[in-house]
Amino acid sequence: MWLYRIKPSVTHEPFHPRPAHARLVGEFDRSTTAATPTQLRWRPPEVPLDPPLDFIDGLYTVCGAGSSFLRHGYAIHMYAANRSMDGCAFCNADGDFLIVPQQGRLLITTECGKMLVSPGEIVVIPQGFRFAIDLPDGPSRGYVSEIFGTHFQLPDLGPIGANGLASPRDFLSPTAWFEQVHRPGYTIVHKYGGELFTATQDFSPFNVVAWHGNYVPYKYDLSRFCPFNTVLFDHGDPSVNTVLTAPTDKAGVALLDFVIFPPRWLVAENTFRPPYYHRNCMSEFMGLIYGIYEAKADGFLPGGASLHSCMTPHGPDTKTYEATISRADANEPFRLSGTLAFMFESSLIPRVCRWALDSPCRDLDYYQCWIGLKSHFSHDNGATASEPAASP
Ligand SMILES: O=C(O)Cc1cc(O)ccc1O
Ligand SMILES: [Fe+2]
Repeated sequence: MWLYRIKPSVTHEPFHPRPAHARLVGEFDRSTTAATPTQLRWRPPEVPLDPPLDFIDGLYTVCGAGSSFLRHGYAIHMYAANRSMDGCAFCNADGDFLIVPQQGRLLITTECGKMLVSPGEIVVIPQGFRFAIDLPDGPSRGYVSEIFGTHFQLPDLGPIGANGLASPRDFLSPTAWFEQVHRPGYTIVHKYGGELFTATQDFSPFNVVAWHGNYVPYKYDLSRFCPFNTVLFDHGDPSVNTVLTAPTDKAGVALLDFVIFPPRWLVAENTFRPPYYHRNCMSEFMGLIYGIYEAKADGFLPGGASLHSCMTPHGPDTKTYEATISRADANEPFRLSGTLAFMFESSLIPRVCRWALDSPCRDLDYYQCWIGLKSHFSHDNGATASEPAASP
């Protein structure tokens, strides 16, 4: 990657620890996080109008695994911010950010140029780029996954062949943009080992006149995704909807998959169409960008989140289950519209930040959404499992 700059980035004052940003984690140990197999769900965070919070101050870690120091692991963050970054740029030395805005557009100035990213689009900012985020719509919130030690790539398409899912041509990188201004006191906020440091300089870091190479920020419009799914019977694994994957050294085992559940036709016959009930070796963090997720009639709201960790059972809530099995038109094609959910799915088991477990947004009654699920099993003689047949 070559950057043609007006002035090298090296010209700055020493780094100093930034007054503690208590809610960012780069190393998932017992000091700030806990392990829990419990099903977790959070209501969407309110975006406060006061105090002023820019993207950096509004960013907080929810869960993650591993360590940015050891270059293996991931962190899942959320942000709720109400003002543009001013006189400062952010730089993440720990890993790559994949940002999923849910409310409010992000106008991101990077060293490679500017990108306007709307809810329904995602943006990836690779490790080490300096960037500043303006909020043209005011109060804004969304989700961020951060990966340590590797990068996102398109999944192998396997038998799908050449076309489908996310297409390389739909990933957009910015055109070089620069400002040549004297900016005394301009601050670089540097995330390093999960901690923040600041250094001042007297010029804008956005001074790249031209660049070439392929290590660049990029954005992607999720409506460009071409979903594949069952066209006759059964329910495919959600990994069929992988937009981007961050691999581990073990083939087929992801450090982090970014998977979406976009609008699409449901056409499977003689099939329970919502997600099956399951346990799973992966851990699943889910968010909702808009609409209603197909497996949750209530309680999982746009801007909210859920976490089902490795081997913790989960699936549709009771209301969704009952509505599904009593549908008269269960075999008719149905267009699932007006919804966009996503999942950050990892083979590493997350530890959860204590402030996320204690958050007022935590839905402590989440487990109740499955209470009341009834057995519909019946023996050949027609007796139900809850009413055992009389002995012969
Ligand atoms: O748990 C979830 O809701 C995500 C999910 C969706 C699906 O269609 C199949 C499996 C799965 O984990
Ligand atoms: Fe799941």
